[in-house]
Amino acid sequence: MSTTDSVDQENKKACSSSIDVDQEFDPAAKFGSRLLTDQDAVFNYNAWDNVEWDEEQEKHALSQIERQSSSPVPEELREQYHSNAANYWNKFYHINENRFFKDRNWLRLEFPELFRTLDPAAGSKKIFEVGCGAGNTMFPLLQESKNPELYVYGADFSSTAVEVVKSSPNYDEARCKAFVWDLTSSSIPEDIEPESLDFVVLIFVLSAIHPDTWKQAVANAYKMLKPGGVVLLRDYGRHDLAQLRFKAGRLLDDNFYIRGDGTRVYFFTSEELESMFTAPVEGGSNPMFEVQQNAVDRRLIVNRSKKLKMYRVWLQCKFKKL
Ligand SMILES: C[S@@+](CC[C@H](N)C(=O)[O-])C[C@H]1O[C@@H](n2cnc3c(N)ncnc32)[C@H](O)[C@@H]1O
Repeated sequence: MSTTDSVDQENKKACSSSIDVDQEFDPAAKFGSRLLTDQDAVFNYNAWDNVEWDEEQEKHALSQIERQSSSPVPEELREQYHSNAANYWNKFYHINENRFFKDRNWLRLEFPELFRTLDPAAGSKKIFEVGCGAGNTMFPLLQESKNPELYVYGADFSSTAVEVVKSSPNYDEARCKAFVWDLTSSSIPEDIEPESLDFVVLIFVLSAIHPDTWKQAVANAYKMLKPGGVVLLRDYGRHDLAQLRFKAGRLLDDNFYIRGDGTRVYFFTSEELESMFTAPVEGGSNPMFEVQQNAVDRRLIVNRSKKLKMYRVWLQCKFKKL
């Protein structure tokens, strides 16, 4: 299948299901490689990088947000989405099993530091994929690793997701371990020593937790990483297509929504992420992390046959523990 065909297929999915658009789009090209300079050429390719939003798109975004805020999730229904969050994800994985496991080309392009740990000469490296779902980061790393001293942990608060990971033919406890753990809990997992990890990977995970628990999640990552260890994060950006197309009765709180399947999703700004990770160490005044990268990936995905334009906004950050 050519790249063009595969992107067209992604576009079709993007139009038909919110889960697909959220989790399946896997751009083949590295961000920043194709810039739209001639508006008349917009339908000549399937995807454009670093797209400036025009006034019309800005207005559209604001009007969608206003529309959503006039019909939020009724107050009395909100709490059960929070208290049953893991169950909704369990249902998601029951229905989808490992259908969402995909080779993610962008992982290698955007996070080359992860792939450098696979070198046989890299020495002892420990990576923890939190909110690992079907193991979309764990397995590509394990499959390619030539490093006998690489160990990959994966955790998810959905026990079904963990079962999906453990039932993979590529799951081997000599090289990896998956377990149930809630990123927002008050203690780090018993399998992980404090200050033992080289990388914590958070891909579309922070967006799934309640904003009240962000602080605890970051503190947990901080506690588990070695000094110099890095959080690698990719997540939804403010006013992404997936946010703007939420219908009435989906808004839980500002920029925080409930999908049709009961799973929650927040849409961040770069500033929010940066202030979470550069907050002071508990009881001290030094920041927990330094920013290595804090990028906005704005892409225009085009459905050429339907002449549809889809504005995606993802954030990508690398925070290094000081
Ligand atoms: C959008 S999915 C992303 C899955 C995976 N990281 C990927 O990129 O395919 C969000 C994942 O986070 C998990 N999750 C949500 N809240 C969590 C929490 N508090 N602790 C651990 N995992 C959580 C969900 O069960 C789900 O697997």
